[in-house]
Amino acid sequence: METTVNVEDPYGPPPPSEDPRPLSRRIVEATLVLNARRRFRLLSPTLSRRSSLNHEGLSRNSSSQFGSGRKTYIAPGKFAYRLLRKVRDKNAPEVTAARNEGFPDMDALYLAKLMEDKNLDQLAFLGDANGVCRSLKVEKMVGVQEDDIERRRRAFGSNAPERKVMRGFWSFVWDAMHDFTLFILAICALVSVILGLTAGGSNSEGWSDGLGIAFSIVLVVMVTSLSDYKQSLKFANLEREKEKVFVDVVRGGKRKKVLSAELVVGDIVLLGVGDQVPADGLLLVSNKLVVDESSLTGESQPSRKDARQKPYVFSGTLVMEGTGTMLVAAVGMNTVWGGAMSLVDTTICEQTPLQEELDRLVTKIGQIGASVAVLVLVISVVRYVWWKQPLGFWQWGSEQWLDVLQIFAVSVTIVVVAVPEGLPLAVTLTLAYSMDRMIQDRALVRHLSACETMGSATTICSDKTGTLTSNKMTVVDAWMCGSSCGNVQACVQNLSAATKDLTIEGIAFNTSGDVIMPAESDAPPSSCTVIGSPTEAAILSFGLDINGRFSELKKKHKLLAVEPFSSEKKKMGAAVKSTRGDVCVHWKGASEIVLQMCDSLRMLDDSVIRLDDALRRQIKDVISRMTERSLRTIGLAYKNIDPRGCPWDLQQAEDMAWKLPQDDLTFLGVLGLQDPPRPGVAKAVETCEKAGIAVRMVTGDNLGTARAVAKQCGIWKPGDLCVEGPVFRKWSDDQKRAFAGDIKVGETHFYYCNLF
Ligand SMILES: Nc1ncnc2c1ncn2[C@@H]1O[C@H](COP(=O)(O)OP(=O)(O)OP(=O)(O)O)[C@@H](O)[C@H]1O
Ligand SMILES: [Ca+2]
Repeated sequence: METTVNVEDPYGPPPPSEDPRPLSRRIVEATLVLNARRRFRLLSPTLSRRSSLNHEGLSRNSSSQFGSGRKTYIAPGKFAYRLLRKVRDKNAPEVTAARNEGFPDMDALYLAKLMEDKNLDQLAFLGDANGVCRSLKVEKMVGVQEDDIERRRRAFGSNAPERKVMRGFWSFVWDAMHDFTLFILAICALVSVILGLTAGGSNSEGWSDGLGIAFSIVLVVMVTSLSDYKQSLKFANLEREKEKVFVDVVRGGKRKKVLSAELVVGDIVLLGVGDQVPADGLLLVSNKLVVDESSLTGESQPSRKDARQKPYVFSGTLVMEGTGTMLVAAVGMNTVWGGAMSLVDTTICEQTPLQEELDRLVTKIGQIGASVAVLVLVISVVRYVWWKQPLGFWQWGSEQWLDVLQIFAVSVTIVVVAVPEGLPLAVTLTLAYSMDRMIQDRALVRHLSACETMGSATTICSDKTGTLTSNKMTVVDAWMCGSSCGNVQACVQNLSAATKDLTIEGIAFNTSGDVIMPAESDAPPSSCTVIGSPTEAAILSFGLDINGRFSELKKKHKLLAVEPFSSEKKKMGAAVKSTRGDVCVHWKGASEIVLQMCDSLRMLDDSVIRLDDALRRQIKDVISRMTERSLRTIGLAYKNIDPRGCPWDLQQAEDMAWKLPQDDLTFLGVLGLQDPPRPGVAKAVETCEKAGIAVRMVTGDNLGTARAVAKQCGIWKPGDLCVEGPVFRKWSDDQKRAFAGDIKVGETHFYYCNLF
């Protein structure tokens, strides 16, 4: 299974196409195009912000001090120069703040610069990440003490995202008025009112036309700005919700979850697959850590990190593989990401196909109308002056001028009639209406145009866990040592003490989660807190249920090496050394994959028998019986190895690039994890299908499990196609095109293609 999309793959995303129109043409169109302002809002640096950066002093309240200092830092040229000066300036507010709080060797600017430069010599000079730990007065294993957090926030700034100033209603009105169509209409309205009043006298025809147009303009502006304003209020709330991301940290010697906004410099953060790095930092420990930095650098290849050679990790990047422990060195606006974000306006506003089409149409009609009007004006005036009017131009009185005004009025009428003034109104009203309907359905839409874009969707590809299912897993079935048991407790009673110990050892060490034990040693397992992904949490709870005294075990045994979980390999492993000195390698993962790695099976009486074809088939049957009940199946296996040649500890394993043995394992058993579908999913799927939208499931889970869940959700019906990635990739291009539309369940990594 490939995680990165192959560029040469014909099913990969199409390369960005060059705009074929010549530049001059594009410029003309750009100037003519309606809503020109909106068009050019695409991620352009906001000038007002830039200038405010220029003027912003560095001596305001403490949190914004760092913000503004950092902004000047990441900006090119002049700003960078200013920062360099400030870094050396011992009286810069950042330096003073840190010194006052008892950090004489470190300050926010210095750390930000260290992170930005990724300079290894500089880091070596500081004594590596451990040296930085010392300067930041934090112990690697203990982390920051709870009562020390405020001080650090005062010294180095806060990780809370900068609150955007809420825009007022009138700024939305102002925005809504920047519309070329409305501009033309406004001129037309003005001219017709003036002409109506002067030329028409008591005749109300002229100015009533003008008033009508003016009324429609006011209506359009009000509807657009009101709904935009209402949305912005709702979105401000939503943003606040979105900021509630929890990260695993070690504080006061305990592992716990805190809000990413509450991180401070010096915090020890634990990173795992799928985590977004919450701040800039230095790796203290890493296990095959691979990070996707594309959001920051644009580099599409994930980058491998390690605590020695590439210890710099950055906020906003994504952990693709492996695990790591990071020391937070820069937070909030001092991070590279925070700094970059302060310089750009992230409001990306693209027009929808309908709006673009309308733009083109209105522009064309406007152009034709205007040319005809000018033509009529010129011909009529020439005709009037040359043929109809006996008097010379300089002898004209008010009567003649009024005649000319009449001619002008006719031309304006042509423009007014030609420009479809009802069009923007109709479109705006329709979109506002659908937006309101969506709000009633508790769907927030930020821009009116999104309604239309969503309305054109024909296929929804949905993730399984957490989207279609409730993301709460529990082990409800287990097959251990050749014996199937209806319920977990029964199974546990059957197991011998040695097998139980072996299983618990694997569960406790071969995990990316953790179990937090209460202080008193005889506390019941139910009072423990389990941390980790839903799969991990379910397995750890199962471990607790079979009487796992995790803390005792962790004291007696030592973790030598790990192979972190990746969605691609669908398995993870760990080598554990016991007090007796023997080393056991534990593996767990998708059951069919773990089974392939095994050549023997552990039995209830602790004997080990060879896995022949009949036995394998039997185990596969067990697995498919579980998957038919929509259970996620996790296989457990182990292998005792010779302690000679094993690494001492995790760091040595990483340095030696030691690989965990992964064949000729002994199969221990299969766990069946239940994750019930979310209530209401089946109905939602049905509604989509009725609306002509095909719903497909994309998952990394076992095909049988995926199919069973898809069936429960109403996505899969007998006869629909289910395909695994490897099978799909073997298809010819024609086959892919022909069958793609019929696939209802597929594996995660092939849906990058644009087949629908
Ligand atoms: N913590 C874990 N330890 C071992 N194996 C795991 C773990 N988590 C998942 N697996 C196995 O790896 C497979 C892929 O897991 P992953 O979490 O990547 O699935 P996914 O693609 O996100 O699926 P979904 O669509 O259900 O979210 C799972 O089917 C499971 O068998
Ligand atoms: Ca997932």
